[in-house]
Amino acid sequence: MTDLHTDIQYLKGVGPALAKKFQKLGLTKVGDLLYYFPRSYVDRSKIQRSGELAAYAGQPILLRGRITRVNINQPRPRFYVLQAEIQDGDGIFCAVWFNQKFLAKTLAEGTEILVSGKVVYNNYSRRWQVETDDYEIITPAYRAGITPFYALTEGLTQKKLRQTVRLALEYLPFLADPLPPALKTKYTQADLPAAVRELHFPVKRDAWRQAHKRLVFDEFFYVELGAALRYARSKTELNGIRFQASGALLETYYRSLPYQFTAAQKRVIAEVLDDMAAPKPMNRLVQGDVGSGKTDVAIAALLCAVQSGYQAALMVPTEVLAEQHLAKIAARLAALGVKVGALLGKHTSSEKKEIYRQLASGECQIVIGTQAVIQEKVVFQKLGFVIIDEQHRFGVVQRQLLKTKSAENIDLLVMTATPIPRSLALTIYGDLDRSVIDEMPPGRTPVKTYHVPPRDRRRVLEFLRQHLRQGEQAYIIYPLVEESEKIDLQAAAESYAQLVKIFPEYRLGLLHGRLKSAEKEEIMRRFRAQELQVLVSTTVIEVGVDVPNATVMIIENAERFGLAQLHQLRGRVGRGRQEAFCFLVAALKSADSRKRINAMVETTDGFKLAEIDLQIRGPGDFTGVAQSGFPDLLLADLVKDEALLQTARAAAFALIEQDARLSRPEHALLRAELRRRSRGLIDYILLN
Ligand SMILES: Nc1ncnc2c1ncn2[C@@H]1O[C@H](COP(=O)(O)OP(=O)(O)OP(=O)(O)O)[C@@H](O)[C@H]1O
Repeated sequence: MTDLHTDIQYLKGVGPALAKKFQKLGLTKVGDLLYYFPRSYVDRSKIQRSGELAAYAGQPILLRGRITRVNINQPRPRFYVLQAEIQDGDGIFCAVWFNQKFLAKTLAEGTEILVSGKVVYNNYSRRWQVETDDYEIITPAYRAGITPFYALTEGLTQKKLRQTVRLALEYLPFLADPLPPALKTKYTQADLPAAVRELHFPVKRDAWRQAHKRLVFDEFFYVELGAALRYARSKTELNGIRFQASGALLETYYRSLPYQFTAAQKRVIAEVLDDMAAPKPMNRLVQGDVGSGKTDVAIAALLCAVQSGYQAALMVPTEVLAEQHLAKIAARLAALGVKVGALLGKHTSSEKKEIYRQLASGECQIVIGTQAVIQEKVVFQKLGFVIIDEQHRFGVVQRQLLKTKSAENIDLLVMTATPIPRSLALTIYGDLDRSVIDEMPPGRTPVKTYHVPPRDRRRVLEFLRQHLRQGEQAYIIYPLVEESEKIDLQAAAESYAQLVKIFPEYRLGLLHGRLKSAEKEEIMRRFRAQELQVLVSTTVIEVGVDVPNATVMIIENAERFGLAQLHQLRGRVGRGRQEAFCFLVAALKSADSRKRINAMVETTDGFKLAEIDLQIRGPGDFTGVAQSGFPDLLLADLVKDEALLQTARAAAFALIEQDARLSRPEHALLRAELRRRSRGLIDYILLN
């Protein structure tokens, strides 16, 4: 075979042994190599001089010179250091290679060489030296230019990778551009094979920019094409359940509420119920900042399903959340005569069996639980509606699994309190309709947030005392980091003991993940009932706790938390009409932690914080999502490339509007490329 499916091992200089190393990087075919883009570049036309070494301390440097001497040391067993003395215009410097004894043959005296690496100080020789990460012997064929650097695995060098990529590039004529010509002229100026070549071995800055843009467009385009296909299918091809959007149950519920819905709640409930009443399956995402009142939207939708004669499930990612939802929702539904069951890890197998029985018979109308809800054993009598909460931890795969639980095409509502920046939402939830609860219940004043250096902690505790005196309650949070859980737990317990001494006139509770469920529930119950005034806790209360009388939150070691988590935590206060306060006790050692804490002090807007978070951290969690079946985004940057994402999305949706299943012959290549990139996950639509 002489095409892109050619096995890498047949490329010159590779062979089966090296092919295994490539495999470790996920590269088996020539085509894979073409798309294995460099993670950085070095401009080799910019060569430094050895006289500047000290100025580059700790940084990368590129030097060129002639080797004058080579020797090998073995400071400890099985560890070799190869040192080369190299002369350039400024004098002689030393370059070192670790554990590459075999290079001695190549690095002969008199050879002219280019070395790149990091400048470090050698305590023995008391000189600055270069720890090399790459080198190139200057031969007559040598051309200065921009050199790519790839992510490597053990046993593969930059040199070998570059060489092999160069060989793969000879196959570029086989790389047909799947983009239909009309789209190509409309959205990109770069030709695909040329763009791929330019990205590996850039020649001109402008050309590289165009090439990069083209390939980022492609990454987004295929993600959105998959989303558009799923979306189109649910809209046009599937028959859904027609739920009754009004009825006695809903009416009773609305009347029982002690408050009026906000305009946003009204609008979102209407959007959800409209979808449910429509003859197509609902696929909707409801986003709402912490405390915006999502529970009422969930309950209205659940009741709509029940009053239409269907069962419904509420799925959450963790046990703690499941219990909190249960506490929040079960009582309100029970009051309306609806039977709610729970599937939790703490339940005994006989308790679980009983729930299974009630779900199979239809006795139990709503079930709340973790992923256990979609286990094979669970059989529903008539499942019609599912809510997935905090869905970003569920993948497309789980969503598909869910759909096998019913003979009918069930309606799906995804809810999240994690404000997802728009660009990320478009990518992860590209196939969902979107509703946003963009208004808080009335009377809330934004939580006043302060950064507190650890030495000022005492003053905060005095402030807390004043508020406790007024009958208000408080949370004190200690972060628990998994790796050091034991130490953290101890620290929390010790601080708790101290706090008990500081506040002898009040009752405090200590809540942490090691407690049994029943113990946790009891502590939460007492806090809710105001039997406890202060809840000292590790992060288990992160999501969902709702005690409006709690007005003060103190977060210890706040620099350890991510922004999303801090925002979630802060959302536990300021849920009532009283003014609320959040103190972030933190020593700001790194620039990132400073940015995070400043952002928290400056705004309470979850969406703004999410954008900032994305800028600071990059879409870190996104990799988790990628594993659950989305095509990878290797080059694209969700922050910088947002505009391009919008363009790609529009292009993809427009295309699917004309050819709902990519079945036209002129889209055959596109279809094949989409299947390749989504690793079979779209096949259920494309092949049926
Ligand atoms: N329209 C409203 N008017 C007044 N209070 C409301 C309104 N809607 C909800 N609430 C109250 O606001 C608080 C927060 O609501 P809810 O728990 O539904 O928020 P949420 O969006 O689920 O928040 P979280 O994501 O933090 O769990 C609750 O105490 C709830 O009773």
